[in-house]
Amino acid sequence: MSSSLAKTLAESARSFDSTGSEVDYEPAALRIARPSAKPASGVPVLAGPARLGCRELFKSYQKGSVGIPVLQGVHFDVSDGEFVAIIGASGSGKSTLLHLLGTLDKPDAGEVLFDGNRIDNLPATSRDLLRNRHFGMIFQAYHLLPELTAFENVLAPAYIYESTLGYWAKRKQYRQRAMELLELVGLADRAKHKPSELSGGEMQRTAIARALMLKPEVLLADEPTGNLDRSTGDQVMKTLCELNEKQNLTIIMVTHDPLIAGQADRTVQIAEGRIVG
Ligand SMILES: Nc1ncnc2c1ncn2[C@@H]1O[C@H](COP(=O)(O)OP(=O)(O)OP(=O)(O)O)[C@@H](O)[C@H]1O
Repeated sequence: MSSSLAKTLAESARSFDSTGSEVDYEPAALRIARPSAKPASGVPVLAGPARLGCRELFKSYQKGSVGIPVLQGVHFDVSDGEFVAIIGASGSGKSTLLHLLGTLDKPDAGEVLFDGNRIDNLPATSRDLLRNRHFGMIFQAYHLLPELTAFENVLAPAYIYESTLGYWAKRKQYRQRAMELLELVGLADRAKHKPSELSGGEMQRTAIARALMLKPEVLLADEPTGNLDRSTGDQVMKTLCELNEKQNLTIIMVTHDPLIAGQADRTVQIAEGRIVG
């Protein structure tokens, strides 16, 4: 078991005291060591140990008494530092697969593995902590909090992650990181804007910055350019490609757009519940 995952799981066991109250622990932002940068050659890392993957994944949804099979034995791996696009027709199960990989939902059968360790069957608290520590997520509809500014939205995972005391103890570092992330996505001058005062591309870039707040190792992106026009979508893709290339961020992105998918290292196509190419 990798040491960082072992640490997360050990902490999930002791992050609640015997009364069930949450106990403060050191923030992920200060603990997760970044993997080394991708080689300058820019050659995609297609081989090497799997970071995130799944084995014979099955998932159906129940509609009344009828089961709708969506995933029917999906099996694939994503390497450290790889940028993979999942493509397929509408309704083929792309988002379902992403949610299972991100432990937002559970498969009916099969396994999801992170650094070789099974994660789909962890208790809910451990899955929450795992996502908080290791995964960042972005969605087509951004899911920003409308009453908060861009800066506060980026900071929000730190509030959620920390106890009040813990947050205040590290407030300065968190605020500095939130500002650095807004600079990274080119939005330093929009820090005080609320989502209603941002364009679609700016909202998505804010959501990317928020997803990076606690230094995830894997970014799961569900149609990140789906609501954007081509040129704004290109800006968002540029940001994702730079994060992948310069910071070795592993990215798994769902898209129905072949042009967007073409910017990833590798494309995985899903049809009729299976990987077909
Ligand atoms: N909660 C649910 N209950 C019942 N059926 C669902 C549920 N979520 C998804 N489905 C069905 O599962 C199938 C796969 O959905 P999913 O969202 O994974 O597809 P997708 O490939 O991401 O589609 P799109 O590209 O249109 O977003 C669809 O037929 C959808 O109607």
